[in-house]
Amino acid sequence: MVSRVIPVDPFDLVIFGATGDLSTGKILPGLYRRDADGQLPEAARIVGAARSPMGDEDFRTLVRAAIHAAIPEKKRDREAIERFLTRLSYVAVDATGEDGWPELAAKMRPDVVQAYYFSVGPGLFGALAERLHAHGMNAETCRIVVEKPFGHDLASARALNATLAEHFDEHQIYRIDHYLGKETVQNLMAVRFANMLFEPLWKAQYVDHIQITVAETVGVAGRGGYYDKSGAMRDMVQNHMMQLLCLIAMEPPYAFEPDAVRDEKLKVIRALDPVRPADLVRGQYRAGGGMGSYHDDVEAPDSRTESFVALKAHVSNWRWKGTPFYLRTGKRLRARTSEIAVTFKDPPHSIFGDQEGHRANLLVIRLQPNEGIKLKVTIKEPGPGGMRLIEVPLDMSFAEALGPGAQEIPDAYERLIMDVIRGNQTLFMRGDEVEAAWAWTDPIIAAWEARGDRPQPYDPGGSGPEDALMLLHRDGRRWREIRP
Ligand SMILES: NC(=O)C1=CN([C@@H]2O[C@H](COP(=O)(O)OP(=O)(O)OC[C@H]3O[C@@H](n4cnc5c(N)ncnc54)[C@H](OP(=O)(O)O)[C@@H]3O)[C@@H](O)[C@H]2O)C=CC1
Ligand SMILES: O=C1O[C@H](COP(=O)(O)O)[C@@H](O)[C@H](O)[C@H]1O
Repeated sequence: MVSRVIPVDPFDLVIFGATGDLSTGKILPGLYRRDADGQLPEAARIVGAARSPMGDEDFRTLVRAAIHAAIPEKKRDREAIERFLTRLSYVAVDATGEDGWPELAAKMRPDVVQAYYFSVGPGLFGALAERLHAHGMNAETCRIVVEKPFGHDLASARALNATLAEHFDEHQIYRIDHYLGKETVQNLMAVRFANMLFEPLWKAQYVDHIQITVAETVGVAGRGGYYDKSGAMRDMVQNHMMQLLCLIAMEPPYAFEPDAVRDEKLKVIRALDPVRPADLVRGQYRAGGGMGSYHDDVEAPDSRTESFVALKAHVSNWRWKGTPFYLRTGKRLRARTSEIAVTFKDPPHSIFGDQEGHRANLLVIRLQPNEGIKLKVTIKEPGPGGMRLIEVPLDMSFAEALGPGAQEIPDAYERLIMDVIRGNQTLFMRGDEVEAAWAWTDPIIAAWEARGDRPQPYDPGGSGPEDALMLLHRDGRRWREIRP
């Protein structure tokens, strides 16, 4: 099965922070892949912008090297790379000064989509919006793409929303959460709302509990400066994990349209109960396996920032009252794996007696790696041994299901940038959503700060601190194993 690539409209895309890590590691290689796939029209242009002085050719050399670093040789096409590079130019611009702005403004073509990607530190988001406005680059049809973190707490997120709103309308603001661009995350909506099978059972009456796990093997070395001021709660839970929870818990939107989807997500966030201190575990990785500890990585021996969080959340509405949502995320864990597991309740009565092989149905939506969906069902063990029950998986790996002719799953950034050009905000966060997420997160953080809590140390290569296991044990449940 080969899926179609629909070219987007002609565009001018300016990447502020074009020489930085995100731009060279994800954005530009992603745009190259879209181009190589035939999704960029002839008249698509990309302008790199940062303070460092360099000419167009220097920038192309930098981007060629970035594509080589990001994409394995057998997947690179020399001709396609050179064609892609002809789309690029560079302007030296200072977000906080006047240098370069008139030159940049002069480059923008009024008759194509104009998009500005803020791939710079969050302290510059407001300044960029202001400069774009001042130089007439905020026409109705312009779009700005704002990276994370969107604020550090509710107050700063509100202030940033207010600054952006002075210069751009909400329909022009694309707040990125790259988890929403992941193929399987979008599939979550397809599974829920394009099938009749699951939705009738998707409620507290039939669902025992839901686990959302985003486990990473990497530590924070190299990003310690940012991470130590943030921690897992701000870095992962407030955005990616809450977005996953929203997609799992929300009511069916009336259409797959930006405000229809975002209204439903917002309702979920607003229905979240405050988290009790007893329902929250914070951890910090120790040294081990030849690697340094969290303290070594951030070069702050007394840091109390968490590299792991596990918590129990409750969505207080008709659909979910009584069903716990267990969330956990952490660095330096056993494997890089992200999944959502929905455990259904036992049938009300077993006509087969109390058999060992009989387990509750389980739906596992695997976000990465090995994207796919697995449904565990109970059947009769084949053979003459009488009515003995066993649990078997109905397993659908996307790679296998779509077959060898299928396209590779695009990186989240590729999908999201194409949506910006198409003018589709469905997979971007609205300002009120981000604020509601901070409004839920802030008191949790404030409570542990007030208590002066230290995170619990955990060994690298495991599944986090002991208390995270207890969070489920005391409810008579178990986390799923973190497996590659
Ligand atoms: N790296 C990643 O994987 C991820 C990054 N992000 C977010 O993306 C954004 C960028 O991160 P990252 O690429 O890692 O950061 P880097 O520090 O690697 O890059 C910053 C970029 O901004 C430019 N820059 C800095 N100051 C100015 C200025 N005053 N005016 C114009 N350009 C400036 C720099 O170039 P120069 O010095 O030449 O001006 C450079 O191109 C951040 O908000 C980050 O939180 C989000 C998720 C993942
Ligand atoms: O936003 C972030 O996400 C990454 C994890 O993203 P993934 O696509 O690799 O799952 C995380 O490592 C980083 O700390 C965080 O800022």
